[in-house]
Amino acid sequence: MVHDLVVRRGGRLVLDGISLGIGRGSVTGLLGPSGCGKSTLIRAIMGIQVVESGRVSVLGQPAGSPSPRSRVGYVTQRPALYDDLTVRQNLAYFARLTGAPRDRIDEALALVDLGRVQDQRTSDLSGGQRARVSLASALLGQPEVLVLDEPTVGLDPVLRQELWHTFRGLAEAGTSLLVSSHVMDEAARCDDLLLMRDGTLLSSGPPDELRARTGEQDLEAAFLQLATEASS
Ligand SMILES: Nc1ncnc2c1ncn2[C@@H]1O[C@H](COP(=O)(O)OP(=O)(O)OP(=O)(O)O)[C@@H](O)[C@H]1O
Repeated sequence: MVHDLVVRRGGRLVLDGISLGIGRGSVTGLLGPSGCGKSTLIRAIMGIQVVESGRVSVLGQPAGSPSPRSRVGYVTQRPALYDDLTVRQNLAYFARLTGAPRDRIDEALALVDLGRVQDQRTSDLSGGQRARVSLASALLGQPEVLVLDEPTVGLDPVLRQELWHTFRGLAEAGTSLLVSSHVMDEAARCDDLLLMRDGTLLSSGPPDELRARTGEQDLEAAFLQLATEASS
């Protein structure tokens, strides 16, 4: 839950009074052009961003509190993996760091469908496989909330589709996902959409609600219409 959040970075207003909520067991897409403040909002939700004013809580606790932290998984834009270790060794390392039981490694590998490459060195993986190793490391702790900052950036359409399939499976199993993207064609895959522009939220709600509100079937056209209305 985010209430009236204001963030300034380098003296610039980057988030200008954002309020939103995220549904449980669903995929919420955070969409907007590059530089609109998506990563900053995600950092605030993870409790690692200095905020000027407003409130952010996750699972009923203030963002960044120790207790929800283990229940919240976070995948940043740059996967932090050890290239000289195998996939399994990377996950074993993160399991040790986070105190996750070792048998959880097999479950996480299965969830992201990487069992077959578990003994390959991470340096030899494709971009999509690397993204999924990073996702698997966030799944080790069986998080209730999973926050992913542009997980599909730089991936080809087939890999993107596979990753979205994984997200859907996780949501169906009860995880709440917040997924940021600047690619509007990913919007239709979400249960709820948060559309951002210049540090403000243009709209929030299911894709169909956005279509009905704007009279546009195409979500990119709907976004453009809202952006035009907001600046006029
Ligand atoms: N450390 C910083 N100091 C000052 N300004 C910053 C800093 N980091 C980001 N910004 C500015 O804050 C704004 C929002 O950045 P943010 O990274 O949140 O956007 P974004 O929507 O996630 O972009 P992208 O899709 O490119 O990752 C941008 O205008 C950026 O220039």
